[in-house]
Amino acid sequence: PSNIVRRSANYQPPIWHYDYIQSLTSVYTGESFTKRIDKLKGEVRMMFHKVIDPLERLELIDIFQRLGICYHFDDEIQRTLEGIHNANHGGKLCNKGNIYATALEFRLLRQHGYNVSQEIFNSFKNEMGNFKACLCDDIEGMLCLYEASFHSVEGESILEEARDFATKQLIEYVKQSKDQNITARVNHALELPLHWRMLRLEARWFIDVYRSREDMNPVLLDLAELDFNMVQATHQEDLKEMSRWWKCTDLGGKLSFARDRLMENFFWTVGVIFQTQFGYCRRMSTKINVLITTIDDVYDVYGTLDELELFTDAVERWDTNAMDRLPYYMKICFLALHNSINEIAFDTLKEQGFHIIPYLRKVWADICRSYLLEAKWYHSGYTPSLQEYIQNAWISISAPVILVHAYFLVTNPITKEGLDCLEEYPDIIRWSSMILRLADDLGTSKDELERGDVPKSIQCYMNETGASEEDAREYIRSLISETWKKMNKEGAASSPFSQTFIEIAKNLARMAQCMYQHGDGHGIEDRETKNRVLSLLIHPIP
Ligand SMILES: CC1(C)[C@@H]2CC[C@@]1(C)[C@@H](OP(=O)([O-])OP(=O)([O-])[O-])C2
Ligand SMILES: [Mg+2]
Ligand SMILES: [Mg+2]
Ligand SMILES: [Mg+2]
Ligand SMILES: [Mg+2]
Ligand SMILES: [Mg+2]
Repeated sequence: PSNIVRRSANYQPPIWHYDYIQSLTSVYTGESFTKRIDKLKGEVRMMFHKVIDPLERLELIDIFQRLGICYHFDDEIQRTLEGIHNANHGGKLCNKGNIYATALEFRLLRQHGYNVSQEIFNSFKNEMGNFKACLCDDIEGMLCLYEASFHSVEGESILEEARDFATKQLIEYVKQSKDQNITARVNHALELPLHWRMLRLEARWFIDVYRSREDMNPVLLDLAELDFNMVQATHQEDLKEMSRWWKCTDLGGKLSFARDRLMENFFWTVGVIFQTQFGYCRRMSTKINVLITTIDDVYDVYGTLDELELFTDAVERWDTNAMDRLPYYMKICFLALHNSINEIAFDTLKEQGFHIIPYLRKVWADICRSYLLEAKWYHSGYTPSLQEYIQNAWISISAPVILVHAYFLVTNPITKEGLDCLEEYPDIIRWSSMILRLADDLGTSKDELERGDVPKSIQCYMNETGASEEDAREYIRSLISETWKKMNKEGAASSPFSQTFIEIAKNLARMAQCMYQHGDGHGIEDRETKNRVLSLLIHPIP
């Protein structure tokens, strides 16, 4: 019927054109570079073993991590931290009285799953229970204390105080702006703590910082630069392959009301899992992301309620016979979804003998039902309470879809135990999803509401409490911080999921905070996200 009024989001066409993407090449491929990087890894490994002092070792581990090359030295790092942890068990602290060393040790041990007590910071407090004022003269120590405090779990008040104390000192330091290198590092930390940062972006940034340090080790710098460029070369091949697939579907053309963001949807996968051996996961996750982006716009922008009911029913039935009643644009969308997901299920059935379609169709039915509820709220002008909104929106933000697929894309062997844990969404997925949702609302809700969309967390909170928009945004940011404490508790130790999968869930949250750091980094392509894509995927380090 022609009297249907359809909204438009007025999305701009993609700035990354197909021919440009296909033209990308990198010299950093082939046997010669593999030989070169193996030699450099050997030299760095020997250098690491020559370092005896525990603090120096910790500092080197921290540098490996920030340079993005720690994954080459997992064994050395694990053994070193195990040794330090056991030494501490004897009760003696190897860094008594030194806030920098204590905070560094605390952060690295917590990060690697050791449950170090926050009490070790008590020795830095005065008789009134406050952190000693003299500590603020040690700016490296303040930076370290700040970064360490983001590894807290719920109820750790000493770490809360540490974060507030260190933040205050860091802000004070910037005001006096003494040393511009340190000021740059302090501002970087205040912008986003290390624990919340997207790994590849942090590596790219820190390689430049490390290069200008007077204690820079040229072998280590060479390894970091070469590794970055070789990883980039692999990512470019993944990107080009998915760009060919996306063009072949012509979904960008057929569903022109939806976001056409192949590059950004690939970029998300680089934030989620960058190591070269997980190319299949990046490629399939790109398909998942573009399908989510498109279907999200079917529900948010284009579909009428009647049509959305039909589409939701078709996904729930997961049956091509349900396509007959769908309008053409939904037929195309449904069949692209059905084909892509069944193909992933075929790969798993062939490789591992597990029939996973029941798991995959469930998460797609869940998200479409959550989309439909939001559409009904929008069309009826209903504003839910924040609680009611979030109950549905941690599903509609798509993290459960992304993460359940990622589980199958990186887990070999898949275990019965792991599958059982996927029956109900595990907490690690819930916390990652909460952060993605809250960060997304902070970044996208302004434009969404202008074009017409369901009220988002900020608006629900304002409606419920009468708070101003700024106070509501502050509250949503505090929820992100609180959710990270829950996520920090989800160590790999007590979990049926691999460390790889736990990191994927954390990286999705990190990617969300990165993407929405300066507004809608997904929808608006030509600002920070463009520069980030250029530095991570296009330009090698010279
Ligand atoms: C990858 C994503 C996080 C997922 C699909 C595109 C996104 C950037 C976001 O899109 P958005 O329209 O903001 O989601 P929602 O607010 O409509 O749920 C939801
Ligand atoms: Mg389009
Ligand atoms: Mg949307
Ligand atoms: Mg939506
Ligand atoms: Mg949004
Ligand atoms: Mg160089």
